[in-house]
Amino acid sequence: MIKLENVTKTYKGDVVALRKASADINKGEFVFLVGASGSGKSTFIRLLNKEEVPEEGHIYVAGKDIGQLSSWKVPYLRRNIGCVFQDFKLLMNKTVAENVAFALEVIGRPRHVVRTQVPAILELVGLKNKMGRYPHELSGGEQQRVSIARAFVNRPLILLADEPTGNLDPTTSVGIMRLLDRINRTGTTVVMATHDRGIVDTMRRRVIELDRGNIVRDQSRGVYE
Ligand SMILES: Nc1ncnc2c1ncn2[C@@H]1O[C@H](COP(=O)(O)OP(=O)(O)OP(=O)(O)O)[C@@H](O)[C@H]1O
Repeated sequence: MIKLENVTKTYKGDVVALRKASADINKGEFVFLVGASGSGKSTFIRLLNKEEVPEEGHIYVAGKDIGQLSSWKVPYLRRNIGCVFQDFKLLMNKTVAENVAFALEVIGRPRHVVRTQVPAILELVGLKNKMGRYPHELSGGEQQRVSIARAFVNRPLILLADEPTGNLDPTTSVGIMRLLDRINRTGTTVVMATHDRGIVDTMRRRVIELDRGNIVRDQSRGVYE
């Protein structure tokens, strides 16, 4: 589903964020990216949806070399990839339902699809009773559920999550991880960057560890360190 071949990404100022990284992630896998701050986890994630472009190497997503994609095709790549962030990135002037609906509207889904899919996904994330609320009326955990609903409403092949529990307390984080686990069990490939040792050690999924841009460990049913 995702393949990196000798991928190197250098930022301005000669910061090597990723160095000759190779990894092969199969459909339906759940992969944790771990490593110290600045080790390259977010860069790894941003390369997968072509927010960043590597200087060297190849990245394949769903069988396609994304380096070969012309810019007008990038939105089509991104339809296959849902993204969840630490800071939720919800639209504050839209309700819960409108935030989720917007993700379908921008890709041109017909109104009847939006009308059925939005309540269905909000039911899945346990927020059907808060469809009309605005983000500021929700807890952090609830806001993250909305952002997961938005990322998943289009049933992408891949879900990328960059520290999705970074702003949440441990109990709320467990709920979010249950949800991501459930989404993964539908066959969605999940790649999640995290600093949360407890989550990684509890879930025992594949762990890719980065250290100053190098993949230093790739372990199935791994632990944080
Ligand atoms: N847009 C950018 N321009 C310049 N340097 C950058 C940029 N983004 C990241 N870097 C640098 O690249 C390196 C890797 O950063 P990255 O954000 O991928 O690490 P990370 O493991 O996700 O860190 P954190 O856990 O703190 O989020 C760091 O040295 C960082 O300072």
